[in-house]
Amino acid sequence: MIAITSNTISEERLNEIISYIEKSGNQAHVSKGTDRTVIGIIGQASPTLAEHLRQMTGVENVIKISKSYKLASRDFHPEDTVIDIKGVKIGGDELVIMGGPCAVESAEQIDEIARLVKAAGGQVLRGGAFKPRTGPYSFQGVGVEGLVMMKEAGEKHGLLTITEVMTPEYVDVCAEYADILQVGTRNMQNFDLLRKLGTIKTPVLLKRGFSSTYDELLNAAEYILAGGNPNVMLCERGIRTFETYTRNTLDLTAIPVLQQLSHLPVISDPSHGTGRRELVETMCKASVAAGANGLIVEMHTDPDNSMTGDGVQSLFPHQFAQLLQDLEKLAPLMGKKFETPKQPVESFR
Ligand SMILES: O=C[C@H](O)[C@H](O)COP(=O)(O)O
Ligand SMILES: C=C(OP(=O)(O)O)C(=O)O
Repeated sequence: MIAITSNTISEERLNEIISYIEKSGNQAHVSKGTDRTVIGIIGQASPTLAEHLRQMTGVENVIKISKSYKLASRDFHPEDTVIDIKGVKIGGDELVIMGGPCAVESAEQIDEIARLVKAAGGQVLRGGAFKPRTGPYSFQGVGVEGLVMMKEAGEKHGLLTITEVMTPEYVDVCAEYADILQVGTRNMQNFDLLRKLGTIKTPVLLKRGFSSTYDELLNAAEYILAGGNPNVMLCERGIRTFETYTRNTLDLTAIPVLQQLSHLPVISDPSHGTGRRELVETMCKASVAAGANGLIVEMHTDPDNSMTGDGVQSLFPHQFAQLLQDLEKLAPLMGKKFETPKQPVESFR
């Protein structure tokens, strides 16, 4: 259920309404928009509570939200959520590019890739220190050391950093080193992890489970939001279908659908979505054309020797640079701002 008040309501009155809701045994989540303030009421809201609220001075309307997720829904927050991380705004009119290797392999590797991401025009450095691998004998990531290497590289080159966190126990340490925490496809419904991420304020990129519906993804986001962390972005990274030519099937429709159902920023991951380098560029452009707020793209200086199997879906640096220069032309058509330093693509070879 949501209660809508006008924005001219006094803070005192708003607090009275909130405490009334809390006294009824429910939680109140406040979202202030330009014209109105919406109070999300989470709990077993009774019809009597709705009736009482409707009568309270300052309350303009009370609406029951029939969806199982509330705080993630557009009904609760009609305006787009914009997450501002050190001046990089995700979810607004900026196109945000996150680039980097699948895994942090060494300090030299991540430093060089960070330099290239920045030179190409990217704003965020991606790289896994903890890798969720299908097989237990595959390379599992360098661990905490990787977080340190990534933070140093990000700071040196003026990039934000994003890294995957796989267990609740590692949330605090990952949040200490990275600007954005990534929940991988395999962990989208790791509810203990989601609950823990709700207790911090570090932005979270929540990847869609490879067999999950939009509804399940939005409910997973709801766990983080309900815990008190409003900084959630959704990521379409491909789903499992009958098609085996591509590693996954990048569901482009997810982008506009999620943006209709939710106010949260939507990021696309064509690297995992296709699993094939030669398709990444096209699907990045298609994602931007579909309205994505940003992209997360794998790029490696030596993909043939990448320590995970993701070399085949990683762009070479010059391909990454070319892609970003092309996106610079495409972004304005989609009402997005994006600029690169326009360095000659040849200098990335
Ligand atoms: O390590 C993560 C990689 O991106 C990849 O998705 C892992 O999958 P795999 O272990 O099946 O190679
Ligand atoms: C493992 C990753 O992605 P996903 O969870 O989408 O497979 C990743 O981005 O490193």
